[in-house]
Amino acid sequence: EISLKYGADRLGKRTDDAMRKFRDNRLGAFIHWGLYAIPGGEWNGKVYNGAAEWLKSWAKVPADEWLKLMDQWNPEKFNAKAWAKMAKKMGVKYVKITTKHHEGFCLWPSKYSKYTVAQTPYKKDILGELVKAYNDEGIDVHFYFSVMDWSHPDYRYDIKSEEDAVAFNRFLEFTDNQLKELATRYPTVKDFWFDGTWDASIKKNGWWTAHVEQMLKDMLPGVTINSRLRADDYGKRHFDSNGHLMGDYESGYERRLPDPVKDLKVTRWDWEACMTVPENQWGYHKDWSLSYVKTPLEVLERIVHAVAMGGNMVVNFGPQADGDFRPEEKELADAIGKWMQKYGECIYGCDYAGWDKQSWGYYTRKGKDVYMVVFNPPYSKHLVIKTPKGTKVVKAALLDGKEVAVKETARNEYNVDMPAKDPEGPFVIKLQIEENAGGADKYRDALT
Ligand SMILES: Cc1ccc([C@@H]2N[C@@H](C)[C@@H](O)[C@H]2O)cc1
Repeated sequence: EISLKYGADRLGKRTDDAMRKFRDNRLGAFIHWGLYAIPGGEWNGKVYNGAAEWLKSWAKVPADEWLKLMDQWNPEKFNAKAWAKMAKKMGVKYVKITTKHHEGFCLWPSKYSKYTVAQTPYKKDILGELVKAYNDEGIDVHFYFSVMDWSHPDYRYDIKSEEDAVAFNRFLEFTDNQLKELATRYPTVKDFWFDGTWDASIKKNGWWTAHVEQMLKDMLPGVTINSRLRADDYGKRHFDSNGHLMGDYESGYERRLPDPVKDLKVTRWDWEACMTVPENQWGYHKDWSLSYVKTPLEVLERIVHAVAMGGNMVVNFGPQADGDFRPEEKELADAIGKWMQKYGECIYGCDYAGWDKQSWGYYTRKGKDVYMVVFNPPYSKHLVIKTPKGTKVVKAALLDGKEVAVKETARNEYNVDMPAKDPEGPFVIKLQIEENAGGADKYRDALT
């Protein structure tokens, strides 16, 4: 290992209560809400099919022109309590809110910028209203924060001169001030999820990323920080030059998931994935017909897939400029919520089971309980299980207690019957197991 000043400051998963809560939450929602919701992907009569929150970039809009959108920011349908009720009904345990996206518009009245809600017709502290409303529903709040800030004259993509260095240091101080402001104004925040940290300017300032993590942890004991903030002494991001994860959880799975067979290494650390419902839209886009929109079942499978591999999943919502949600997102929240109501015990507080994945779906595990989450029922009507050496399946039952037959078919192999009544959708079977069950058995291996 090489010595690093700004590498990982801990090996292995955090085991404190705050991290346990982060992990046990498992299911979160993203809120991407900013000026970009006003044009919704269209500029000067042209609709761009790229991500709507990047419209300023696709349409090459100068910052001062883009920020004039602030004059139209007045979400008359915005109701923080209604948003919190929707999240509660969906069964999310936390919500990640874009405090400031790349555009530089702040959802809180920052005194370090003139591009904030305070300078809009709406005037009020949207972030403060949301933090209170979600917390009142028992939902944790996480802050998304983009370091890259297109509104700030001192931002630099790279440091190529002394002038760049002087300007960028001013920018880093501005950013420190905004982060301290957020931590001071909203002390119930549980996590900071940094984005916009890929440029050379930040990779050349790994020291600063380590300083930010420490600064926030000193101000808010227990707060969690994502790996995407961090760059080490050599500009290596997420994992330092010795291969150790920086921050408290890996945050590279954006719109993609680790392979359940080939990528089992991710079960060695905490990680959180985030996903869009269309192929690639985080902010509100007026035309969702431009790409494939995932069905609630496809969203659900990604949630279960993440938990089955020991990760969290954050499902994205892009509220409209008027502060209401589009029908597709309301329907999604409702559908996921209904399933979580019935089967959530296989998600919340659950983790990787350590069993070989089978084609019918995923395993999750909580202590001694192993859950089968079935997405693909087989024509054979039997769900094949292969247990680790020394592990026996004693009993299998639906969550309402109704048993399903389990038949041992070979050493560490079982057939679990599909329930007599078709569950009509993804369902859960809870297994009672016996581990380290020794003793000889009746099976002989073939001689080949
Ligand atoms: C190339 C690229 C840059 C930034 C992003 C941002 N990260 C997501 C979480 C959204 O905020 C998106 O705007 C996505 C892709």
